[in-house]
Amino acid sequence: MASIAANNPQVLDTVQWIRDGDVVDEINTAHTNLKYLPDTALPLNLKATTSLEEAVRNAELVMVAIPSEHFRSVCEDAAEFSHSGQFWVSLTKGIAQPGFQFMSAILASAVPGCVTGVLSGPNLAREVAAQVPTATVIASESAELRAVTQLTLGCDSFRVYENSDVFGVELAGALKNIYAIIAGMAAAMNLGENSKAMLITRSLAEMSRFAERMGANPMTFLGLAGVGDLVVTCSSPLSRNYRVGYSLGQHESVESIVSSLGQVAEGVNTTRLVAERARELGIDMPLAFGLYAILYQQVSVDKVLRSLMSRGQNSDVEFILPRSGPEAPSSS
Ligand SMILES: NC(=O)C1=CN([C@@H]2O[C@H](COP(=O)(O)OP(=O)(O)OC[C@H]3O[C@@H](n4cnc5c(N)ncnc54)[C@H](O)[C@@H]3O)[C@@H](O)[C@H]2O)C=CC1
Ligand SMILES: O=C(CO)COP(=O)(O)O
Repeated sequence: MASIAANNPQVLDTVQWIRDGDVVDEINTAHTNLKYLPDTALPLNLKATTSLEEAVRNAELVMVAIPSEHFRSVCEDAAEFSHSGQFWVSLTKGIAQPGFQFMSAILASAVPGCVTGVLSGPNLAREVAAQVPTATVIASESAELRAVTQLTLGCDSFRVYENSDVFGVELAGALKNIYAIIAGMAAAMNLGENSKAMLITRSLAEMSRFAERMGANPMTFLGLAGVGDLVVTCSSPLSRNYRVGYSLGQHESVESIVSSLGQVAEGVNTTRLVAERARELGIDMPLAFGLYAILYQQVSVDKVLRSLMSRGQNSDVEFILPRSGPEAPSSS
């Protein structure tokens, strides 16, 4: 996203904060970030810094892409350099603990006086930086924040659509990681094209069911942040969550997969938080419960698949034909 903004002649300065001084030097001198974007030359005017003050103090728009686990602490450190009315947008697709915290809520409490938004959509970082034609969604209650984000990022290779359902957009970005892991697993098991289509579509049904019960607008899930991001992360090995699923499908342990990935796959933690919350609220989420059993209860992938396929059959689109009660297994 920083490279997209830096390429925009209407943006005065783009400053990217990074903890690691070596990466900062690499971006400022060689104009590359070989670990993350090995195939991309970064814009010459993209400036990196280890100083939060330099990145935040004079910014009109601050975009935060920190893994959910560390999101609050970085925002709290940065808050002393913010000013009232400054636009802060989360790019993070996860849920933080303790409790069940969303990034927009963390921004609002960690950075007092800021105006918040969420950017989410089918945006694999390598393709965004390579300027592959891409679209995203900016969600905010502030029309001004939405317009500033569209002006900052909109260009020949990148389109920014808007939505006012902040909660729906950020929930979609977090939830799809669960289903990307499942899709990766299905790919490793060579389940076939029909299974892929069933999986993606039933994932969407499950995500929207959860979202509606949590107070988001299920129609948001028909847009880029919902269907769009679900399709891309359920189909591409460029997604870390998909790769985690693929390795699980090859019977690797979660611990070794996560340690060898070297990057964040938010879906592992999100599965636990969402499955626990869904059970508390009595929301039926068979796919998420199945993945939870594989990740956290040592249940085999084959057993979960058998139980999913033997459940009672129910409504296709539950917003048209209401579901007929709980989907109990039709056979043991
Ligand atoms: N990579 C992608 O294609 C996309 C990622 N996202 C989201 O962006 C968020 C971040 O993901 P990535 O950057 O891809 O993850 P990553 O795992 O590739 O990188 C995270 C970066 O954050 C840094 N970091 C970790 N803890 C930190 C801390 N306490 N303080 C400062 N920096 C810290 C790491 O050093 C690393 O550079 C995730 O929530 C992800 O879902 C969203 C869309 C696309
Ligand atoms: O969210 C993403 C693309 O939209 C990136 O997904 P991963 O975090 O699984 O790599």
